[in-house]
Amino acid sequence: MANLIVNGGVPLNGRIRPSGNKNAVLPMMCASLLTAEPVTFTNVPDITDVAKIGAYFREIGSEVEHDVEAGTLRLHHPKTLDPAGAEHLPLGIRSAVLLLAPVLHRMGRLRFDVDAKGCALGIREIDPHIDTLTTFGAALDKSGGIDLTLKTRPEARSIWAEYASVTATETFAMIAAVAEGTSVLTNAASEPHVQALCRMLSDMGAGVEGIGTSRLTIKGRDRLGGTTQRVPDDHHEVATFLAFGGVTGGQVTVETDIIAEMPLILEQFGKLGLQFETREGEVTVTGWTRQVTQPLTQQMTAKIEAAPWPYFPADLLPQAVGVAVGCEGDVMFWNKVYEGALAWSSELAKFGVRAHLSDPHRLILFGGNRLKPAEVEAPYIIRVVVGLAIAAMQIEGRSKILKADPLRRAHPNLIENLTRLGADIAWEG
Ligand SMILES: CC(=O)N[C@H]1[C@@H](OP(=O)(O)OP(=O)(O)OC[C@H]2O[C@@H](n3ccc(=O)[nH]c3=O)[C@H](O)[C@@H]2O)O[C@H](CO)[C@@H](O)[C@@H]1O
Ligand SMILES: C=C(OP(=O)(O)O)C(=O)O
Repeated sequence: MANLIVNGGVPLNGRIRPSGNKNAVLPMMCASLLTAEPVTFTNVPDITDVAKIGAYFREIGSEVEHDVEAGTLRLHHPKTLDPAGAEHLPLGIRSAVLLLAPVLHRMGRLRFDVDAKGCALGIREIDPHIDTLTTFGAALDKSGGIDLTLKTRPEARSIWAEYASVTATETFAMIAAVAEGTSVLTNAASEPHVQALCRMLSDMGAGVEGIGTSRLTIKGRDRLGGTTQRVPDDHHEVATFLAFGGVTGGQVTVETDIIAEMPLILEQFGKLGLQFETREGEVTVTGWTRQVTQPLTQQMTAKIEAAPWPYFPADLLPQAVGVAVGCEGDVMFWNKVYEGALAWSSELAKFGVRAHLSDPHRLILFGGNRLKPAEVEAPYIIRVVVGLAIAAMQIEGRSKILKADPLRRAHPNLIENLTRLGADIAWEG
């Protein structure tokens, strides 16, 4: 495992472009399996999750041409694929679960024994995925691992999901796109990455309505065609660069075409005293007051709550915590999604941060801390590595973040990019 060394207290300044969104490129790669025609992606981030799905595709006999420099990826899954490799779903990435629908569609059978774990945020359910596939007609044998069979073309179905799950919505969208008839998902997730997958399926020939809403209607097509898609910029990374810039007292401008997705995200970081200027195609962090906006409502604590889109994203809560450690006021972080995403907060005490984990979902950070550099250990959670780095970057002196590798799952060249902006940060080991 590699560590990160951060010499904090140095202002970051300059302009930067974010990478493509990991949680968009991965389902889009998986959806490419739904066609035997070539599919090309641009703005592809050079991250380990992409490499793992690419290696899986090679193992089942697909052509994978990844030009890392250009950020392009061409995938071609020929008519006949090798089922022997199919069972070896990639390990350590949640997106393994997104292979279930397309592999089943292409091969008619899939046996596997991993439970598609990604970041250690608590239980990562596979039930909604299996339920979706069996609802569409897959037969399930669970006597030895999970054994799914789907021998005929699936028929359209209507599902009202228990909760708005990102990947389960993506599984629904993929299987509905090749089903006979029109399927409906109520309580669909609507994150920007879910929308990107839906647009891709539409461009491949499926009839998709309700993109970006909680009800998706999908008219399936017997045969989907090839397509060329640009992976959308990563809204997590946009906010990440702004947070790094702001807490170091610098001015960082992020150039992106996804400004329309940013208002609530910027407003919540604004509650922590970060100041922004938004123009067409770019957003700049211009200052940091360190003051937490306190509610007018008496007896209420300032809070940032994360929930399925269009709420503030759960994958941005650690970065907001990383900012808040240097604030003057108290603030509560409320992760409504995961029951295991905040246990790492005990590490913050090493930086001199006073925090109280009220329950598995709610963390109160107290303001006015006397911060000091520290050696902290990151859990296997990508965005917590980022959050700890944001905390370390605002503290003068040398901090070390142990086990920082998960960063490579989502943020390509983050260390190089931060260095270009003036940061003193480097890998060790
Ligand atoms: C590859 C990928 O795209 N991963 C993302 C995806 O994971 P993933 O699709 O696994 O996350 P889900 O949306 O399914 O939510 C994760 C878990 O939260 C719980 N839950 C969620 C919503 C809800 O209203 N009620 C509820 O109980 C469930 O236990 C669920 O298993 O979405 C998560 C939530 O945005 C992100 O953190 C992950 O980065
Ligand atoms: C939690 C994340 O990823 P995964 O679901 O792939 O573990 C993430 O992208 O922050």
